[in-house]
Amino acid sequence: MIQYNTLKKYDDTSSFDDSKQKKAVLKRRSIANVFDVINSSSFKNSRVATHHHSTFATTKLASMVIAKVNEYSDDLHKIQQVESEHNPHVFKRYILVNKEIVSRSDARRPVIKLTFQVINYEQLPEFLPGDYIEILCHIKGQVLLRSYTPLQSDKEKCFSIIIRVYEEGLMSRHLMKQLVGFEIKVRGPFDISNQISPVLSPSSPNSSNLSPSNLNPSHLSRYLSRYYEPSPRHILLNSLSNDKCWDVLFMIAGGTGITPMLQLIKYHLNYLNQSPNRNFKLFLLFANETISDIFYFKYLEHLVAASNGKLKITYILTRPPSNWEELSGHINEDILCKWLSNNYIPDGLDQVTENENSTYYMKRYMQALIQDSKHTIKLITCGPPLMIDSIEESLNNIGFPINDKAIFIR
Ligand SMILES: Cc1cc2nc3c(=O)[nH]c(=O)nc-3n(C[C@H](O)[C@H](O)[C@H](O)COP(=O)(O)OP(=O)(O)OC[C@H]3O[C@@H](n4cnc5c(N)ncnc54)[C@H](O)[C@@H]3O)c2cc1C
Repeated sequence: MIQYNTLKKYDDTSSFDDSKQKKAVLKRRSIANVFDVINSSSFKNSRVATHHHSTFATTKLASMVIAKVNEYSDDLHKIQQVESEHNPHVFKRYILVNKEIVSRSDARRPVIKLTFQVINYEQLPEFLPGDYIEILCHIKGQVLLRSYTPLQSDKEKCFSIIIRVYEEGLMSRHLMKQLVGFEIKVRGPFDISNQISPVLSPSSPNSSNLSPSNLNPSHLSRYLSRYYEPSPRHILLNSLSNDKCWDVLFMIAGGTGITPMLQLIKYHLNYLNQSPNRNFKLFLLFANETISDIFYFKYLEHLVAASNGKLKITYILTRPPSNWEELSGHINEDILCKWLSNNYIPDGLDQVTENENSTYYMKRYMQALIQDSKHTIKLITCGPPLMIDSIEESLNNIGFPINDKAIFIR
């Protein structure tokens, strides 16, 4: 623009009344033109156009500089880039770098693990337990958005998700079909606390009707908090401890409800690498229908082996094979009592006395659990809404302090 105006002024020979001056100007202009012709022909195949000015034009342009805009725009660009890098509502581009089937070959619904690498952005957000992301894809002419639980990968700038593929599932089937190199758009991380109300769970059957217009005021504020919450609250972590680890963590997962538990297990075990003397106990009750539905078994066993006795996994199947030796049936009060009391004895509780009625013992157990001030204790459940409803009811019936010590993710 500046160049154009300068040349226009330079062209305006009518303002020169002295013909000598006019001739000199015209001569300089023709020299500049010759340079332009040489440049444009010499650099016509160059990717970046290169343009030299005559000495006159260079001097003239230099005298017209009133400010340096380059540095300012660079800074502004950097600020905008940093802002959008840290803004969870901005979609970022990721590329699929690995795809693995983590379910058994006879599973009714395959489970895949997809690993994505950040494309444009220098920094991968730090994913903590309780974080979820939203993936956007264009499928059959529709824009689809689905939530997934990111797991920090050991590979640099990568994260993984574990997805169960449903026969009718739009997003899960779409992602299953993709090959390495496929690009997705992701936003987040968001905090799971926004998903904890049953009414707002997108995975519940009525979730498609969710919009600000059909929510009552308390639900509306929760819906909006997702977009205006200043920072994630990370309710799955222990805010009372500096390292955010729980002393005793009970986890109950159904199917892919295991993904937040994997986040929690990895978080605690990573901490153990830094502080080997940190004492905690993690108990996972992993519920599935059949043995072929248990996925990621090898990895889970690897975590148990690496935990140095700090992680214990119990499997429960609703339709077990005949030689099954672990728990069977639906998770009920009896199963919960045994699982809790076999794994952890609260501080100050004596062992069960001879002839003691099990209901009475569980009363004493729950009282001791509530009064156990030496340890921070939490029970976190995640899975299909009906399973979680039933677990909540059972825990309530056996006197488990659900308000203080339990979180239900449906
Ligand atoms: C916070 C959050 C985190 C999540 N994290 C994960 C995760 O890490 N991994 C994961 O696999 N999913 C996760 N989900 C669920 C995920 O968002 C999708 O709902 C799921 O992948 C199905 O999407 P879809 O488009 O394939 O199926 P849709 O097209 O939405 O559903 C089509 C059909 O698929 C079947 N279907 C869908 N969901 C279920 C279900 N839950 N149980 C039984 N049948 C079903 C039904 O037949 C349904 O009619 C998470 C959900 C939330 C809210």
